[in-house]
Amino acid sequence: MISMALKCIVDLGVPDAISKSPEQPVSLSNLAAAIPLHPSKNDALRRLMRPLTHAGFFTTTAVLAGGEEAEDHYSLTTAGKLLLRGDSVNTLLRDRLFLDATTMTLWGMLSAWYLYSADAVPFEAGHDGASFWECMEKDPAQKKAFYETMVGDSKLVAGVLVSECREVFDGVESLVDVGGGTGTMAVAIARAFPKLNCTVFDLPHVVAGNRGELYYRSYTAFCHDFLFFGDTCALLQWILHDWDDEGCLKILKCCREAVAGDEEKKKKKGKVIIVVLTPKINLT
Ligand SMILES: C[S@@+](CC[C@H](N)C(=O)[O-])C[C@H]1O[C@@H](n2cnc3c(N)ncnc32)[C@H](O)[C@@H]1O
Repeated sequence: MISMALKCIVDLGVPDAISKSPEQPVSLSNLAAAIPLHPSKNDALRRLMRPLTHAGFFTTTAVLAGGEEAEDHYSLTTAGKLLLRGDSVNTLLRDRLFLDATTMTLWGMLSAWYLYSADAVPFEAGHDGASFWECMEKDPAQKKAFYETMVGDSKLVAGVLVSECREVFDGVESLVDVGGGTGTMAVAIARAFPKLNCTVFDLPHVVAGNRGELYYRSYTAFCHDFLFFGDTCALLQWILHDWDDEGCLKILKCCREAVAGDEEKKKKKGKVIIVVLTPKINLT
């Protein structure tokens, strides 16, 4: 419900309307007037804002105006600002990508997948056995949406990585961003550390056409010839969650060999940097 409510307020342009309003916090009536809303839906908007306020995207203040009934006034929280259109670190595209009709259909098939399907993931069950990456290649609109979403994510993470975690790159001379998409992260690293040689490694159809500040390389399988790049550091950002344990082991072994495969490289202290979201685990 929260996800669908989020999609709806993003579709309606609510976060942008709050952000642009000269009135802060903005009243429900002014917010309703600032977005394309059917005149009968003001109270429905208030009900839509309630769970999202509870989820931490907005704060609400009830303001009494001239003896009238209190009216809710809204402002954006830090999480809410991530929903702004055009913000370099917005999650807008991702929310739409993961909540579009095609993706939502897959959720309806989840129990059938558990009961009857031999496919590794529900996505493949819903796409005649084709992998997510194969489908991206064949569907230019989805591909554009997905890789633009990755750009938004990467901008957010890259900003933190190069400012808060600079020491991670100590001693690193060359880096390959494994599954680096269209190169946002690698460009940010190359700009922050001009002496560091950066390469992006991704699928041919992703790498094609990207010939900006960096080298781009592609192979259809993760391990092919990857060992011979000669880089001292492999970066894996938002990669491992896409593969099962066996696939992850293959990729990680490949990275380890790539950065420490011969005596010369060992002296240079090869590194594998993994950026991944992990659940907080309380060990007892
Ligand atoms: C979840 S995205 C992460 C992209 C990027 N690291 C980021 O954080 O924005 C996974 C990436 O792996 C790439 N990928 C998938 N299969 C691959 C393969 N066999 N070889 C190289 N890259 C692959 C995809 O094209 C995609 O760019």
